[in-house]
Amino acid sequence: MSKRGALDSFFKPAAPKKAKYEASTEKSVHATYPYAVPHLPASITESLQFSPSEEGKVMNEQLDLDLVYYQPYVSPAVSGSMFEFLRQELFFYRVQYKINRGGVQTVINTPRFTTVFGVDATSKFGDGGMVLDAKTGKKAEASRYKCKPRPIPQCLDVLRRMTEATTGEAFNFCLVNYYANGQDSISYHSDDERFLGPDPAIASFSFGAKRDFLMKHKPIPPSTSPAPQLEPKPVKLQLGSGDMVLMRGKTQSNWLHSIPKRAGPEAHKGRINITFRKAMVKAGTENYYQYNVGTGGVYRWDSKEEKMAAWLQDKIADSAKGGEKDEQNTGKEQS
Ligand SMILES: O=C(O)CCC(=O)C(=O)O
Ligand SMILES: [Fe+2]
Repeated sequence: MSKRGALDSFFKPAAPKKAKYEASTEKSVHATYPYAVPHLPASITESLQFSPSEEGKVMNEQLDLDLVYYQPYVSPAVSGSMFEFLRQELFFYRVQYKINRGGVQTVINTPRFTTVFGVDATSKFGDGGMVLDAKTGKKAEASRYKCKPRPIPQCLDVLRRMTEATTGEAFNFCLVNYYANGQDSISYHSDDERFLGPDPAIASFSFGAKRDFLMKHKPIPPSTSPAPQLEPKPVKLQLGSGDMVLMRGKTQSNWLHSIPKRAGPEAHKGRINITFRKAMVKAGTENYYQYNVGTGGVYRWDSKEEKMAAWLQDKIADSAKGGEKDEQNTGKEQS
């Protein structure tokens, strides 16, 4: 190579290193999926068997905090391919909903892409993906849900089963967030909904860009006696690709968590978050589909444009039918 060539290639930004994966020909299909989702590539499934890659570190020193932090759970050898695979193959939504603040209606734009799979403990999926009553095993009555529950596709179910084995917890829901860049976020909230039951365990995975995960104790009323010995201090975890945080015990009822907007070197990169949870009752199913699927269009990763793009198949199908109006979302503000 000439001197010039060497310099050119030195200054030319290197093509982004793409973790490659060998697409599987088998797919998860269901009437509620906009398109079939390939099974997890065999190479990824094999490497995942060595997880957790590090032992979890228990963080329970602070008042009401009970975390297990796996840094990482999925090794760097496979977390990159896992990220590329999930971003490419899953369908996402950009959910809008209305809230009523002091009599004033406001439209909330969820500041990230979301999708969700699963059904609460009162139901289960039969072999053909039909919703069955969990107790009787008979087909659930059509009126049971306003939403249409979606079975967890094989590619996420592999991770769910591993997480159950590691944690000793059971999970029936999988929520996925895609933060396209540092402008996407989730504001301070706790996942303390009644439909999760008391002291829920939630396993939270990160793939892709590193992002700060901030935690702070909920305000402690001044009247609390005796006053806590140690004022709980905010926690900041810099979640990297493959990391997993298990939140359990009194964490959700007493702490808030967030992924704030961020500038900086990783700000142009995407991040996928996957949480596994267990919803006990129907209200959980309705809530999760309302706020993570909603009624808007489907988005899918466009690998040429390197961004999420409206997936048009459904629009074409709709216009063939003469077009359908979107129903408007209503509901409580999601954290
Ligand atoms: O992206 C994350 O790490 C957190 C997501 C989260 O808190 C949630 O979906 O409830
Ligand atoms: Fe959360």
